[in-house]
Amino acid sequence: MTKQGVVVPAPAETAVSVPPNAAAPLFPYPPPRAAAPPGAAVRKKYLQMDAGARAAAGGWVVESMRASSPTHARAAAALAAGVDEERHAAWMVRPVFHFVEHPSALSKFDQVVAASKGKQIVVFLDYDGTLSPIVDDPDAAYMSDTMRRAVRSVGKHFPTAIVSGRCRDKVFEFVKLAELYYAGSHGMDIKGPAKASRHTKAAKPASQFLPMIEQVHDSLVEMTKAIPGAKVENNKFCVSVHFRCVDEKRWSELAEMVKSVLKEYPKLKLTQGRMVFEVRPTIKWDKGKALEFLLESLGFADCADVLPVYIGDDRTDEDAFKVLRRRGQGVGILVSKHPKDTSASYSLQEPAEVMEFLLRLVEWERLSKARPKW
Ligand SMILES: O=P(O)(O)OC[C@H]1O[C@H](O[C@H]2O[C@H](CO)[C@@H](O)[C@H](O)[C@H]2O)[C@H](O)[C@@H](O)[C@@H]1O
Repeated sequence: MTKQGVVVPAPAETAVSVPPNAAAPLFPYPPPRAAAPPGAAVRKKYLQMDAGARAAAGGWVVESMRASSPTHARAAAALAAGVDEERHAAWMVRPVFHFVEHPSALSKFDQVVAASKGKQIVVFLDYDGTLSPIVDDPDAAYMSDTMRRAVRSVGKHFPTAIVSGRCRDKVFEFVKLAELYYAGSHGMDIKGPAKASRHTKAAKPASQFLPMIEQVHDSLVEMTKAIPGAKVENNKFCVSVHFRCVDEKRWSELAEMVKSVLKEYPKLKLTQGRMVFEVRPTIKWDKGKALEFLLESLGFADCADVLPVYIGDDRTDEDAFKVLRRRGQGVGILVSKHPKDTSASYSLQEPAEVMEFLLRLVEWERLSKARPKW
């Protein structure tokens, strides 16, 4: 694909690989200990703790669990208002500042595309909450056919990547567009458009974590059976523990379960998404690194003639927004109906607005190609 003098490698058979010099510092950890503790031992240890100790140890996490849901964040703010009116007042005006500081990418569409003058737009799309609405059942987070058509059109006009916390295969099953780039497991598994399905070198260094991720997954599946509504999802290089459908009274218990398992795995860390804990390798790799890696793979390393447009709704997308800020290049768009601390520059309220934005982008590109160059 050639555009404005920039050559983008032909999409067919483009398996993206971590360059040799990048592999060493990015995945510096030795393989998992052969004698990793079996899940049963971890479970036993946890069950030996009394209920009070479990709850107390998990308590600190509950506040951040609340904050991962706008509805709960509102409730927390209302609670805070009872003891501190100033804080409540500050919270009430926060939306105004938020939407001034992060205006709608639709109402400022002209400003967004003006930034792309003379540059190649590359589109990065998160999946859950961006292309599909948030639903209770993670296995039922389908994207609509109209959204799929919109993303397909975007992919025809611009190099386009889906960047997700889900495993690559699963997100591909939802999106079903072979012509796009996919970065699964928060970017630890990247693959370009390809006919043949094969693992990439990007997945290979991280593959040393697969056995311990499996163990953690199995332990958590077993332990969380005791908590109604909890759901554990295997995302290949990460494990998601969902608490969207768990009674809030049992959140700290769930948090403590996860932490107790992780104590035995120092090479894994815990992060949080929307009503979900994410267990991930402690490697320096995230959606921001995936964005940079893909830009490099597309031939845009240290290139001023590129405008990455990244759209996402989650805390994990902030890593990508930060990279755009640091590079002083690109457009970060947060999908949210509620004010959030973000490094994005613009906002869209929900997937329906994302679709509208994508269709406008395609239409703008179509018209700009048709427009005579004076
Ligand atoms: O990076 P993403 O594509 O946004 O993936 C992040 C997580 O998304 C999914 O969970 C979220 O969406 C679910 C379905 O709407 C929802 O039930 C859950 O509460 C959200 O956190 C996915 O299931 C996770 O594995 C991803 O890590």
